[in-house]
Amino acid sequence: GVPTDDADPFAPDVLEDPLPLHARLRDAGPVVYLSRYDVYAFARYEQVNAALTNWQGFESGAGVGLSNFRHEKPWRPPSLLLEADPPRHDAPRRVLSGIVGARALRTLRERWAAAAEDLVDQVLAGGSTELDAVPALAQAFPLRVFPDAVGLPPEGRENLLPYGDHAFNAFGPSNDLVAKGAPRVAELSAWVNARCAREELAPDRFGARIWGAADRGEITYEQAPLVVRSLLTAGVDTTVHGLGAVLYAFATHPEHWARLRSDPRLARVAFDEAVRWESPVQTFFRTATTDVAITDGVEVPAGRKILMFLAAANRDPRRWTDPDAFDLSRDPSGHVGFGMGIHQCVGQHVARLEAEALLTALARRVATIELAGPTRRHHNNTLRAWESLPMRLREA
Ligand code: HEM
Ligand SMILES: CC(C)Cc1ccc(C(=O)O)cc1
Repeated sequence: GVPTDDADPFAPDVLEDPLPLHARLRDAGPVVYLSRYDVYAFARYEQVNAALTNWQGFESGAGVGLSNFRHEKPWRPPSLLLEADPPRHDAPRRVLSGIVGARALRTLRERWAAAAEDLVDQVLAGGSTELDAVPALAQAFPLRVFPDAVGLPPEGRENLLPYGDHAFNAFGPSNDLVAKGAPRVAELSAWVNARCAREELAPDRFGARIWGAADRGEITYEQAPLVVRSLLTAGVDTTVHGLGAVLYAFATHPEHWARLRSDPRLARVAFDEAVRWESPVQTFFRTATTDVAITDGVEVPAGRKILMFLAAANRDPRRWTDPDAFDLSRDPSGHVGFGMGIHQCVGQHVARLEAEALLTALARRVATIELAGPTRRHHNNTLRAWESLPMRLREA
């Protein structure tokens, strides 16, 4: 039989420190029935990886949050990538991966490296410095480069973070975090939706290129604005919290900062190790399309939601040696922090390039980074995030 647990993974104390629940769920078995939400939890690497790569058995079309789109109206029109299965998923995915994939980003490398050096110059202006790395670095850098890369106009960009924060809360249950965002949803959604129109987007940037794909008939003109919306929803908060995670990792592992300074090429693997270790995207759901057998005699009944704990899988001792260690010499490949399979993060190369640019610029100029005060978490139903990271940067 399937063990049961009445935990609330979205409760404030769990969002503050999810690690004990992750360990409990991993130890309880390959599948655990969460009675509070009537969902089946997967916390071990093997089952999370298997579910992510089994899109036929576990679909995205009923939503990747707790809400089942077959029974409830989504809070916004479903994403053509995230909340779609093949064949509807195929063309939007192909178009977007051609625009934000690794090859497409080569022209941005130099520009983002320069933008990172500018930001670090600004931050270090007064010699060694104390700052809150969340607004000053983790938020500032993505907001400096990504909206321009999409081709957004300069006004209103401050709407992006709260819109994304609400979207990520909305994957969870309608708790206080969702209620907190509700008053601004209409205004934020209106701003984001308006920015997806062709005339809003600067030529030859990510957004305009999506519309160019519609000109070529690769997607329809009706689909184009929704594909732009995917970038605006998924492209900012995720990288902000990914950068927060890697900066926190280095600030608490001075020996690794020294290693990065001696070999800045480690920046990319450091970011993936931080995404594994912290898992900025902690959880999301799928819906069983049929009775899906998990292990001998255990199955998820058709129509039910599964909740995948990516963060628990990324620290599963069955898959990782010394999983709780942030270790620059580890090979983090295979982590599920960007998902796996046909929905694996299409923007992962954008995220890696942002992290590489910022970490390389910092490694060149900053001898040591250390925490300089109490850290504070930002709670979100899906994201693992820092509210504040007081830091001291000593100039090289
Ligand atoms: C550290 C940064 C990021 C993390 C941790 C992250 C995480 C993820 C994960 C776990 C998925 C899989 C969702 C699923 O299987 O249902 C995903 C999908 C996606 N991500 Fe990211 N992401 C990041 C950055 C980005 C960026 C910068 C963009 C846009 C440029 C982006 C756009 C997307 C899109 C459009 C999808 C849906 C792909 C599909 O369904 O085919 N992400 N991301
Ligand atoms: C980790 C994922 C849930 C992040 C994400 C959010 C939104 C979209 C979209 O297509 O709107 C895509 C990916």
